Amino acid sequence: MNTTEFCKTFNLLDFVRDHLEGHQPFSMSLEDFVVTFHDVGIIEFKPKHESQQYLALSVGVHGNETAPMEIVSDMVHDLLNNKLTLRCHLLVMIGHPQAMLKEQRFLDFNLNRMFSGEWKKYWEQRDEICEVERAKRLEQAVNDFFAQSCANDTRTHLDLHTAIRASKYEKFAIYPYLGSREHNPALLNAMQDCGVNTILLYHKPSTVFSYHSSHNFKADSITVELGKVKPFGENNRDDFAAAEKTLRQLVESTYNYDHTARYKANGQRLFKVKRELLRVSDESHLNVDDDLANFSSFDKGFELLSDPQEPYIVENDGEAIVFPNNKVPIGQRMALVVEEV
Ligand SMILES: O=C(O)CCC(=O)N[C@@H](CCC(=O)O)C(=O)O
Ligand SMILES: [Zn+2]
Repeated sequence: MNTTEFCKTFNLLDFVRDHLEGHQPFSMSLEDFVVTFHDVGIIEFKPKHESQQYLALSVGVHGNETAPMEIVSDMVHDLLNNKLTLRCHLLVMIGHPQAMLKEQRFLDFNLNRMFSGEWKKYWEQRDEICEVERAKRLEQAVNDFFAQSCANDTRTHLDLHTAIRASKYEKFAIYPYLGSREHNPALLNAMQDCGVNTILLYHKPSTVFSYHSSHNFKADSITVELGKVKPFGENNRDDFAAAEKTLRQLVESTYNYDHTARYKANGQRLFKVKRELLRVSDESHLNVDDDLANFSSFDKGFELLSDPQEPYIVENDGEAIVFPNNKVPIGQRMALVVEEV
């Protein structure tokens, strides 16, 4: 098949499904850029003109979070067919091809708990836990990508997800812990333009993908929850229109991603994590309904987490919960208790 035919018929998700075991890297030179297919679901676009912007987009780190994969797949198709102009360095990652095939969150272990080198702890078990080698591969891809940038270049990593349950605030983002660094107003504004009006500030280092790029490359990284999980083909793309438009503008560098920007706080809600509730024993149990929406709040005194040793009783009226999940192994996060700032 020649390049034109390849581009015309290219569908990223089908390509990934057809190459689950990986493939040899290959590149194609098109009019405005060189595109390199590094490995299954890891594609880099290098513009032929100079650009100081490096944008990494990861989707499908959880294999059932289909909407961001559909959006990015269409963007890749449009780039290959001159319907979207590339004006930045772009890395696109489909996080977990095997889980994507099965439309499952993960197969053996939550991939989004394996970054910042956490995968090394499981290296001996890599034959049993398929996420170990994938976390290493994704980290390597991000490392190689941002390593090409210079000190003054813009490094952005958007890790796009959809949440298991509904949310009081439909779209929200989790800004990884920055230590002494400042939150970037340009990133917060970009979130707002994506239709994300609620930001949750994480309170400590973690092993999620966005923290890896933020911490190691001082990238403007953020985990974005764009809506609720739905099977492939059942997402209403109108619900994602603002996000899709902004992502395309970022790729085309027509978006005003200005680091000196002022935070246009219009109506944006800011939360901070008060506490992470971990499963500490087999008996740890969150006393919430399966369909309780993210950001639902509780009254002081409510026993939110039952556990013989470490229960959690709500300390202040209005404390809210995000990502409650009773089905996690010991040591992993069962929920975040958050407070509005
Ligand atoms: O809906 C849920 O319970 C989980 C949705 C999801 O996958 N969220 C991410 C957030 C990552 C972060 O804290 O930055 C995750 O749990 O990995
Ligand atoms: Zn997710």
